[in-house]
Amino acid sequence: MVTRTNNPYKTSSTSKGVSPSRILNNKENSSSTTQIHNGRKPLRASPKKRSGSPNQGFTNVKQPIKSRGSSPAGSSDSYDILGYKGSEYGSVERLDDENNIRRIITKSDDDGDNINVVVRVRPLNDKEKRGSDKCVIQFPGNGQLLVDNTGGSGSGQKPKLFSYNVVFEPAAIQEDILQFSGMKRLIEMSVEGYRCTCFCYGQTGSGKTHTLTGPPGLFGLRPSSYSDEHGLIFRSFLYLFQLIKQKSDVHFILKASYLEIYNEKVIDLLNPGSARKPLAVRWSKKARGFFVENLFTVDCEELDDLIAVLEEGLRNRAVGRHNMNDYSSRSHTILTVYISSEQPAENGVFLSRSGKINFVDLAGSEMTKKTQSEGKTLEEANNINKSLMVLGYCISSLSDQKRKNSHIPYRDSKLTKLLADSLAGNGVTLMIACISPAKFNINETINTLRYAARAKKIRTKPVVLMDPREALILSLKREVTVLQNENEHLRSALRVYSGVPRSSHGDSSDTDKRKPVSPQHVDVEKLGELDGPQLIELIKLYMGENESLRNENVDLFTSREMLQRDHEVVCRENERLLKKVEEVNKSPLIPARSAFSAEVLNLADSDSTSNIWNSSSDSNNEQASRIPASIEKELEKRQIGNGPFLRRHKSWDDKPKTKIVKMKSNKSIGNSQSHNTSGTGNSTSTKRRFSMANNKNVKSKSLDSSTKKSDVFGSMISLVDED
Ligand SMILES: Nc1ncnc2c1ncn2[C@@H]1O[C@H](COP(=O)(O)OP(=O)(O)OP(=O)(O)O)[C@@H](O)[C@H]1O
Repeated sequence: MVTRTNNPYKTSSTSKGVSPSRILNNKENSSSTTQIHNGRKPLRASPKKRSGSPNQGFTNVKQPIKSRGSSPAGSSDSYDILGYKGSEYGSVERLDDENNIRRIITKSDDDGDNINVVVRVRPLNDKEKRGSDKCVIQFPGNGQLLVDNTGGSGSGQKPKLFSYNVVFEPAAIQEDILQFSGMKRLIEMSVEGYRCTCFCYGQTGSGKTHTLTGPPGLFGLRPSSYSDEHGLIFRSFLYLFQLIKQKSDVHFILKASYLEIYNEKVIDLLNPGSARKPLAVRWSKKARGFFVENLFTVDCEELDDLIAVLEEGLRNRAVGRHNMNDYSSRSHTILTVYISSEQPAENGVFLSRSGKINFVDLAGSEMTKKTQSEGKTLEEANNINKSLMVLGYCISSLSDQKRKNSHIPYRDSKLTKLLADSLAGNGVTLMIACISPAKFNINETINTLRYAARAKKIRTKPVVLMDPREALILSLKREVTVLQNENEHLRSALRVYSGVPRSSHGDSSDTDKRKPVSPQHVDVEKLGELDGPQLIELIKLYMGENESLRNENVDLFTSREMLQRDHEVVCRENERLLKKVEEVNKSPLIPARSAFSAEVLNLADSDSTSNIWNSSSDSNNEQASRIPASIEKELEKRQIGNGPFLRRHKSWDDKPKTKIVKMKSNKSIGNSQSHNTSGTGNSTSTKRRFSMANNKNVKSKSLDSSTKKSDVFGSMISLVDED
């Protein structure tokens, strides 16, 4: 039994609708970029504050929004209190009032650039409950779903396990979908210039429209009040304006369009006309994508304008009634928000971006036996199923690595033509697969989950839409600045190396002469007014400047390298000389204190001196044991332990390398390390070792007080001679 239903949204008469004055005829709108400062006042997130407005988060919001009740616009924080746990991109649990953790969302790892697929399971509806239908879905966690299709024990079948980015369990509320589906990121990306799409997919009555816009009649009954039931589109609009408000330095221009594909005909929902004349879908060579010719786009300066677009579209879309849904969408709808922005960048250049976000509410697949469709509704169902089949085929081709580069049949339906970019192009896509938990719908549920699993494998290549000329100018300017700075740095480094002050540097004028001349400054405001050849000329000038800066850069680097090399050679030579000086200073033959050596040489007995310093083989212990007072004095002066009274300790003989030396007094004495018992008696080495003992004050042990100086000295000499 099939009956047609009035569109519940049509009951609204209070909506302000779409102001004709703000409707623009868009011939080839889609992805073309916006000109810089095209004369029209851009939408700017200007701080138009209204005192006492509950919409503190949205200064651009008109007064009527105030009547929407407790809008989240003014209290985004309120969503954090009760009790979302984790990040906005994927918390897995929510706390209830008693702080018990109720799991309503589970999440698995992100798949990078793949289509983000989330699943929402609606609760059993009244009819299903009345019919004692069973829930066949289980939620093991980690973004997984278990579908019990065993039909009871003994069937031999195993429950099917599916895995997605996020799974929303029946208890999930509308705000959860915004917070945890990745929708917020999608909106942020659209503001950054990406083309984003969120589409809901699933069998009839599975909750697609509920997820995107809310339950039937929401706008019709309470046109201007905020409700917990508001769907993802409404919430996304709020979030979008929140973002725009935060980016106060960026000029935004928002536009919106709303269309439906009804029986393979594209109808403009913002201007359907009484005849509902269909619009043509054409291929744009420029944008390299399909577009709807003559689709109306509406300027949306304020949040209310976007909401008005939503309400207008909902009023005009085709809704019907069948056995499974009293308010069944009989068409696919696409609401698009075009977000153009102009952001001041470096060097006075404006960066313009053109992002967009599509909200696609697909009509649900139907098993006509179950929906008992007939007549017009049957025709609708056939068209819906056909286009969904093409969509499914495109999805499975794209998800198959072997087939994805082969022909994808986008052209087989209007829906796939218009979604082509979202599915495989440079866009970012979120798919919300909606399913029923009821056993009655198990086959459709498994089908939906299979499609969703395939869609998850599709990879897209998101790119930001920027005016290529502006991007080129900007990157050239950036490079010029970097090169200029680098060259300036190199010039001053060269001046430092050559030791010539900046002002008096002979080459500076030469270097400055080589400095390339920058192109004449172009007023950024007028950049948009320049025609193609002028822009090309400007780009050429920048490229020329860039090139000469590069050349200069290379020259400067070469000079710097040469100077650095010279510098290194000088440093090495310097080091070598210093080392030499050090060695010379250390040598006992040329003592650091020449006075000492002269004194010693003058005062000491020449033989003994020669014995001590020069002779090892001719050494005479007796002679050596007589220490001249003058030498003793001098040795004392040099803190060589009341003179160089080294003697070989008993331990020395036992452990020749244990360099323990006793001194007569407690004064420090030369390091016994200098005594090498295994030495060959080479006089030079002996001198060197003694010199070290002389010059170093290192660890030592006090000499036996009973040891006589002469003995010590004699021993020392004998030690040295033995070496
Ligand atoms: N998560 C949910 N919580 C409560 N009610 C829901 C939920 N999802 C769907 N419903 C209700 O189930 C009914 C059918 O939902 P809806 O119209 O959104 O399905 P649909 O998938 O859009 O169907 P169709 O493809 O026929 O348009 C509606 O009354 C809706 O309010």
